[in-house]
Parts: sequence; structure tokens; C-alpha cells
Amino acid sequence: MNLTIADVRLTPILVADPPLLNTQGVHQPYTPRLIVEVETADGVTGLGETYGDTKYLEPARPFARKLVGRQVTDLNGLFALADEVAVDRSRVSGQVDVGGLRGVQTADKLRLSVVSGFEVACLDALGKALGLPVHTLLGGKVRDTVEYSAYLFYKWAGHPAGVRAEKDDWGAAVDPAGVVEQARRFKETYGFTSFKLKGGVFPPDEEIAAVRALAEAFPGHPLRLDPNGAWSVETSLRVARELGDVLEYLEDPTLGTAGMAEVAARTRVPLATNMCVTTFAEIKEAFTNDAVQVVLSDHHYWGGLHNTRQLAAICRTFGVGVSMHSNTHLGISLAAMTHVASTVPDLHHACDSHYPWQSEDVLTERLTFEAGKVAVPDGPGLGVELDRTRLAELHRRWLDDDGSLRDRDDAAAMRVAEPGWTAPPVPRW
Ligand SMILES: O=C([O-])C(=O)C[C@H](O)[C@@H](O)C(=O)[O-]
Ligand SMILES: [Mg+2]
Repeated sequence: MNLTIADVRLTPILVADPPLLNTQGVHQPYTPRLIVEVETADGVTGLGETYGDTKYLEPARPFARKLVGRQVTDLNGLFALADEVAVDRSRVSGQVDVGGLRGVQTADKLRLSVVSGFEVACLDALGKALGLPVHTLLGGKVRDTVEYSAYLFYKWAGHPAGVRAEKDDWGAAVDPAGVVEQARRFKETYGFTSFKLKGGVFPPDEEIAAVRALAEAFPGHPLRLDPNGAWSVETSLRVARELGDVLEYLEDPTLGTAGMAEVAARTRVPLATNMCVTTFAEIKEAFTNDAVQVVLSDHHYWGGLHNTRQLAAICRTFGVGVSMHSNTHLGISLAAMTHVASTVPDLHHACDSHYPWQSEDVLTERLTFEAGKVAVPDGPGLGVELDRTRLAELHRRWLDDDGSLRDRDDAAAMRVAEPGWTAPPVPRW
């Protein structure tokens, strides 16, 4: 068996995205992703997926060239290799990322997000070559299914008139009744029993009313609210007081570890984050100050599946819960999330996934949710197969784009409907 990497293919694509609202603005009609293929000398191909914006593509290209000639088994070597790749300083500022949704943005984190796509592709190739599923390569699954939560969004019925977009049939959700209706469809279609509402869109009282309406419609179901740091400490505490009896956790109510620690010290509602702990360097301060009770890992941010397991071990050591964050992603990443989640012993919260919002994919067969859970694939590698025709079509869309959609910009999408819109300064309320 020859496990030498003979070829690496990178295919940036644009995938349809509905008009989902967040505190920064609204999703653009198409969003970039990068599909990674690693091919061994024996002709075995492994698949990976990560962010596709220019700032990820730029380092991914030289990184891909460096991989040729190495072994797919050399996963630990990927990090040192990534350090050799230059990251344009203008792309990283050390502060919260441009989109304002993914926490700090450093060159290291950007490199890790690139590495994650290649690590998953190498694991997929290795698994296929050995005839073993990725979860076995990670030490073995401890569960056969992984539970996901319904990711509820305030949304418009459609993208603004005149904007080229794919249609969706979810309708609008801009008030409590719309949010409950969306949740009902999620539950009926996918069987989800936990619900997360993306907040920070409307004044807190409206979002409190939406969560109350969810609690009434779905009694006993775990509920979460995530305004992506849009609230002050005092507003966070007020929301925690008003919703404390129905929330599983509040996610990133306020920005920064110090603010989160202050909120955590004054409420019994657990705080979760995918913003103030998104790198290993941020763990010490957050955990020693008891700023967060649940970390939402994301194998893209953290540098892959092995790093996700290391993060879970650190969380376990500190008695901090672990779950998973999700951005717009396709089936390759959902499969990767499911494999790694299946190996984490104490995963006590349903993971996030945007997947139901993505009507397009590059797989021959989409992954499915049954009773809110994805069955852990047991076939070789990730257990998914690439649809090359679909990949080519979505790549063609990327090639045809004039550049305006190649870098996600929710504020720009909002300006189409509301000229003059800029992402609001935080705290917004
Ligand atoms: O905090 C979160 O869960 C996210 O950042 C997930 C996504 O970025 C979500 O907010 C979005 O896409 O609008
Ligand atoms: Mg979040």
C-alpha cells in the first residue's frame, strides 16, 4: 500500500444560502466553501472541506503544493508545515474577525482552519486505504448516533428583489410565531428536540418573547439563544433572569472573556461560547475565570479532528461541557463532525448544524437526520462520496462570480435591503 500523497486538488465553490439574519446583517445568497481532495499514489482519494473565502484560499494553495510527496499518515506534521505558509497580514488583525461571528482572528487560527480541511482529507484517504471508518482512526466511536439541534434563524422569505438567488420554501420568520413555525418544521422534518435561536437581530425583549413562545410550544425541550456578543453585561443578565427557567444555556451573550466571566458570576444560567474560546491560547483565561461552562468546538477553527479531541479532553479536565459550533457547511464537514463527535465521551449537548439550511451539496447522497440524529457512518473513511458533476457546477458558479460573493460579507448583503447599513458596534443593546 502506497500512502504517499501524489496529488492535491482544491475546488472553491459557491453554495446557495437562504436570507438568514444575524447581528452583522444577513447571509448572502451564495457562500464560499473549499473542497479539498488528497489523492494517494495508489489512487485513493480523501475528501475535506473548509472555509472558502479568499483569506483561506490564499494559504491553502501553497499548503496543498507542500503536501505532495508526504504520507497521509503524517497528520501531526501538518501543523509545522502550515507554519511555513505565509499569511497576508492584512487578512488578520488579532481582533474579532471581520464577520464578527467567529471570535478572534489570528494567522495561526487561519492556518488551523486551512489545516482542518487537509487533515480530514488525509484521514478519509487513510480510512479508505485501510478499509476503516474515520472514527476508528480516532480511537473508536463511543456512540452510534450523534445528536444535533435545530438551528433556528430569523429570516426573510427571500433575498431582496433583483438579487440572483435560489428560492427556499421556509418562508419568513421575523416574530415569535414565525420562529415557532420554523421550529415545528425542523422538528417534523428532522426530529430535532433541542432548539437554538440565532439572536442579536431584534431588541432583546422580542427575542425573549420568541424563546418564551418556543418554551410554550415545545415544553421541556432544551433551548438556547445566541446573540453573538450583541448584548452588554447588564442586558445579558436581564435576559438570563427572564429566561433562566427555560434555557439550556445562553451562548455568547456578551463579547470577550471578561464580560462573559462577569455574566457567569452573576447568573446560574450556563454560558456557552464559540467566540471567546476559539483557540488553545484563550482557554486558560476563560477556564480559570469560570467565564464559560460549555465550549462549542468547531474542527475547522481548532485545526481538525485530533485537535477537537484534545480540546474535549481539556474541557473534561476543567469540568467544562463540550458541544459543537457550525457555520454554513456541507456534507463532508457534517460527516467529519459526526465522526469526531462519536468519539468524544462526554458530549452532553446536541451539536449545532447549519446543514438543513443548505439545499445544495457535493455528495452523491446527502446525510440525513433521524430523530434529530445522524447515524455515525461505518464505511471506509468518512463514508461519503463526491458528486463530481455537482462539484463542477458549484465551482462554475464560483468562477463566474465577479468577486462579490467570494468573501462572505453579511453586512454587504444587508446594505442591498438597507442602504447605509454597517455592522452595529457591540454591545448593540
Ligand atoms: O455563533 C454561531 O453559532 C455562529 O457563528 C454560527 C454562524 O456564523 C451564524 O451565526 C451565521 O452563519 O449567521
Ligand atoms: Mg454561537
